[in-house]
Amino acid sequence: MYELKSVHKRYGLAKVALRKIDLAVRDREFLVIYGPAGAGKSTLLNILAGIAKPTSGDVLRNGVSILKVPPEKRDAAMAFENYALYSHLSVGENLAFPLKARGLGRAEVEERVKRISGILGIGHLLERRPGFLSGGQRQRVALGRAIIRPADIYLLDEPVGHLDAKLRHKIRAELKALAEDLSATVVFTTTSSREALALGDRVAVLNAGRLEQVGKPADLYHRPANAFVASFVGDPPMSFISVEPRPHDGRVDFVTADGMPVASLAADAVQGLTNEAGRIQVGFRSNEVRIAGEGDSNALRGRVDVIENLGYMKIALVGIGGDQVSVSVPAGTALGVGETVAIAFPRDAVHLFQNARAVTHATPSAGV
Ligand SMILES: Nc1ncnc2c1ncn2[C@@H]1O[C@H](COP(=O)(O)OP(=O)(O)OP(=O)(O)O)[C@@H](O)[C@H]1O
Repeated sequence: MYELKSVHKRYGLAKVALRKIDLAVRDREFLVIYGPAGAGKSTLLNILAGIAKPTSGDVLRNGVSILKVPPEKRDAAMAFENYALYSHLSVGENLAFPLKARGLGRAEVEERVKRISGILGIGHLLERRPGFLSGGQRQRVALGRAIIRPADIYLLDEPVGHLDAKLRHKIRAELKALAEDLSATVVFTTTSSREALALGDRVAVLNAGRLEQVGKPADLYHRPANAFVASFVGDPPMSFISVEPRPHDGRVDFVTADGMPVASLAADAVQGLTNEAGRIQVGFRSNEVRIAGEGDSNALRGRVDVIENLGYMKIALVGIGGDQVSVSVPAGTALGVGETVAIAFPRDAVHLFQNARAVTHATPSAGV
C-alpha cells in the first residue's frame, strides 16, 4: 500500500499544486485520479514516482517513508501524457527496453512484446521509429512500455487522452482487464468522467490541488460530498435548483424564490441543515426528473434552451428561473428549442446541498 500523508506541493512561492493530500493507494486496486486540467494530477503521480518531492508531508510504502528513495529504486512503471519515447529505437525496441534492462531472456521479451503490442493494436508498427508515428500511436507505445514489465505500481498519466473515441474505449477495456489479470496496482489520471467511472475501483476527485472526495464510482455518483463532485462526476452533470426551506409539521418543504414547491423531506432527513446564511440547492440527475404529463401536479414550467441528441436518447436543458435542469428523454420525443415544458420532480428523492456541501441524498439509489 502507498500512502500520501498530508502531502503539500508548492511550485515557487505562489503556486500551490497539492493541498495537504491524504490518500491511500491500496494493493491491487485501480485508482483513478480524476480532475480538470491543472488540478494537480500529474504532480501527484510524480510524487508517487519520486520525480517530484512534496514541499511538506510524507509518502509511505507499506508504512515506511520512501521520500528519500530515488525514482529508479521505487519499482514504479510510468506512462506520461507526452510519450517520452526513445527516438533512436524502433517501437519494438522501445517496448523491449524495460524488459532487457531487467535481464529477461529473449524468448520472454518477444512473447511480452507480442502480447502487449497486440492488446494495444500496434503489432504492425514494431519496426518503425517513434518519429514516424501519429500522436495516438506514440501514446500507445508509451503506455505499452509502461505496462509491459512487472512493477510494484503503475502510474499512468492520461495514457489514452490522445486517442480517438473508439480506440480509447477499446484500450480502456483492455487495460482494465489486463490490470485485473496481473493483479496490478494502478494509478490512472484522467479528465473524463466516463473514463473515471468505468475504470476506477475507486476514484479520487482532485480540484485545484484539493481532494474533494474519494470513493467507489457509485458513491461519487449517488452520494457526492459537495456540489463540485456532483457537477463533475457523471454526464450530464447534476442539475441544481436554488430553493428556500419551509419547515412545517415534521417536514421541510423546499420552494423556489417564487414559491413553487420542488421537494419535501422529513425533518429527520435534513438534520444536517444549519442556520448559516447562504445558498440551499436541490440537485437532480437527468434521469431523476421527467417531462410532466397531463394531471401531474407540482410540475415546474420552463423553457427548452438546448437539446443534445445522443442517438439512443436526448438530453434537454430546460431553463427554470435562473437555473437550468438536464432532463433525459427518449430519442423519439418531439421537443423543440424554445418550447415551454413542465418538469416533474421526485419530491422526496433528491440531493440537497447547503453552500455547496451535501446535506442529504434522499435518492432511491442512496446506499448503493
Ligand atoms: N514545474 C512547475 N512549475 C510551476 N508550476 C507548475 C509546475 N508543474 C505544474 N505546475 C502548476 O501546478 C498545477 C498542477 O499541475 P499538474 O500538471 O499537476 O496538473 P494536472 O491536473 O496534471 O493538469 P493536466 O491535466 O493539464 O496535465 C497547475 O496549475 C500547473 O500550472
